[in-house]
Amino acid sequence: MSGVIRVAVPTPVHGAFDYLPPASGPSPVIGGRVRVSFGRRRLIGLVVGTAAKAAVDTARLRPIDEVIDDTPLLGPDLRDLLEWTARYYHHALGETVTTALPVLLRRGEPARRPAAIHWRLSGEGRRVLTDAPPRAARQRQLLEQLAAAPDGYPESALRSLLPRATPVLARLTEQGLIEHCDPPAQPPEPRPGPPLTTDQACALDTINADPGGFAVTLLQGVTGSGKTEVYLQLLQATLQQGRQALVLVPEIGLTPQLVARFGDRVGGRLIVLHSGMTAVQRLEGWLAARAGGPAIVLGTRSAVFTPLPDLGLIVIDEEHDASFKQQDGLRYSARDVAIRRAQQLDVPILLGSATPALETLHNALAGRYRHARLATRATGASAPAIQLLDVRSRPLEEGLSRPLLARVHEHVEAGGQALLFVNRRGFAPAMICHDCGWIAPCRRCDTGMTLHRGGRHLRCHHCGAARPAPPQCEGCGGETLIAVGEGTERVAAALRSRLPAARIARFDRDTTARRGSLERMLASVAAGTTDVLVGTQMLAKGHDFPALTFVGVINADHGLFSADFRAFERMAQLVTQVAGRAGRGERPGEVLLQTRHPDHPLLGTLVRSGYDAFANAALAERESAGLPPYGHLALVQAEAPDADAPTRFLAAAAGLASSSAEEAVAIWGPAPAPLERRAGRFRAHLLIHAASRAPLHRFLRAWLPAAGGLREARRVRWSVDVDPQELI
Ligand SMILES: Nc1ncnc2c1ncn2[C@@H]1O[C@H](COP(=O)(O)OP(=O)(O)OP(=O)(O)O)[C@@H](O)[C@H]1O
Ligand SMILES: [Zn+2]
Repeated sequence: MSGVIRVAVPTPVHGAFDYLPPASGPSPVIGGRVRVSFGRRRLIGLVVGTAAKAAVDTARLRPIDEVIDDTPLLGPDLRDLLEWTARYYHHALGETVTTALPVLLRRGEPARRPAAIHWRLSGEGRRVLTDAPPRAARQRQLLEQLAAAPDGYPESALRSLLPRATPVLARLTEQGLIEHCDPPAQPPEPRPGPPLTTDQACALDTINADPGGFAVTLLQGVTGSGKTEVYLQLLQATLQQGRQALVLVPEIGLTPQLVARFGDRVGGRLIVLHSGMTAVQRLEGWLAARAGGPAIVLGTRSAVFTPLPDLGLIVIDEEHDASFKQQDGLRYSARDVAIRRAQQLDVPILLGSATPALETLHNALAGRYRHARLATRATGASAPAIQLLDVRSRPLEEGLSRPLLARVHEHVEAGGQALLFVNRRGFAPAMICHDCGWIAPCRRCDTGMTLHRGGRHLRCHHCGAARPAPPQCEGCGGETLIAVGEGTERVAAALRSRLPAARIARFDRDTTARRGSLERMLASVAAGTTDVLVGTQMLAKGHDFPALTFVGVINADHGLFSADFRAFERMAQLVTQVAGRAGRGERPGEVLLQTRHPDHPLLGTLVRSGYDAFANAALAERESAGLPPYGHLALVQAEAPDADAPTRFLAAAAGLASSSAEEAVAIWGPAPAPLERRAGRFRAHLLIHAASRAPLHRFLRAWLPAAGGLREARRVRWSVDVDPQELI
């Protein structure tokens, strides 16, 4: 390679940088990593191209220090995608590339795949499994998995199915029950699924209409309608064609149950990628995907950037989920990047949800996406209706009304399970002085602190600050401090004292922080040894518990009056999803939603007429306000320890904009962020609005560099968020 080499270097500065070929050693390849000097630092960058001539004087260029990859790490399609992503989100290319790479590759580790190891049962293993299977559940599970694949099973797939498999493999090897073997000529046969329902078969036809090329299909199916089954059939077909599929699911949705369900149906072809895996496992999965051949990659947000040379299908499950949007650094939407990727490669993409995002629904209604529907539950169970329970005039005990408590009791007595959804973890959202109204504040944020540990401890959910709850009011010295509102901890405690015989489990970030604890708790629900589940939104997604017959929503009113125009949409999705956990088995479900605003019109529409009717009404509101999907936004945020610096910067930036030629673009703000001070830094923002995307992007391209060059920019940390999902 001669001439000038263009390298994407991980720095906030946009564009690629010019280097000379290395003085000695192998030549760099496009798409491979190199080590370069950048200012005084040495960084790892990716070669993105060559040029005959440098943008600056060649005498000032430095040579590449070292070539890391002698073959391209990223192919042209992925490089294109990353360049598109950097352009669309107005983010530096080098940082975009870094976001897309597994952490070990970012650090310069070699991109070599360890030799693929395969396992099978030994003769002794087969005997033990029939005669005296081990009592340890994980050992037995592993043996059974191998029994189903007599020709051998790849270790990588075993690890996907069984997190932390190392000690189990070691133990079984020690006992002589399993052994290494050569890779099988054919990977294990996928297991067939149940025959599809008419609705499912119909949806499959819609998706498969002129198969092969790019098309976006929205699969809108009520909760429990069997969307996953439709994905599985498509995935099996993709494997049969010898191709790869990418399946993205929400962070919290990638449960062991889901992995097992997929693993069971796609044989040894499953590659799982999520943030809970070790860096080594992630790299192995990434490299296995890059090697091509039939495979299913099941992952969370960042898996959208996995190299997939034989990609034939993309599936986004729960496409409305907020976790697909990254909220810091490269603020990308994995769903939107996936759609772009499908278009670029001319392959179909399926977006599944019971509660599609308004943007997605709008595209489907406008005919830009195909629209397949599953109107009924696959098992024939009926979807439960949501009943509103007006709690304005009712006494509440720790947030629970008597009728709600009574229903929980009756359902559990009848052998069912109950789920109570609480939107806040901890004991209570606030500690307030009865005498003067003082609210225990976070000292670093403009917000109150949440009570934890039965009310003895305060924690800030925005910055993580913690301290013991004070014995007296810090305002007036009063001694009557009360816990206001309810969190998961308080509701669980109240239930324990009211229903002492019931087995109650609390699901929130605090109780599931330890590795494997969520797994264990979900397994206990599946086994029927938990009667009542109390938890946050982590309970709303994907779980399929046939014995669960009652869902109670303790309080969803916070979504009705938020400063964020998406708050109601999110609340509607959450309520519909959590309600959808009820009555999935033989017995019908019941859902009660406590509210102080039973007359709220959109809430009424949601509850009486369902998500579609709600979405239509909400879309009409968005249209009249020119908000997404009828308008497009970019959010510029600035923050600094100095209270005035963010607003000063944004005002100066807005000043630059007013002289811009782009008339289709409006600037809203600057305004202090709704939570102005967070972790000791003051925050302000500016919204850029345009009726269509093209002028918005044209404007940003010209304006952002100018804003970055302002003197005021040096005093703040600032960022841009294209298609922002959160305005708080
Ligand atoms: N064709 C079918 N025949 C029989 N049972 C089915 C069929 N399809 C799905 N099921 C069962 O129906 C239940 C719900 O299916 P699945 O989990 O695929 O629904 P879903 O639409 O993905 O649900 P949700 O969006 O609520 O998470 C599961 O127990 C599944 O095994
Ligand atoms: Zn704080």
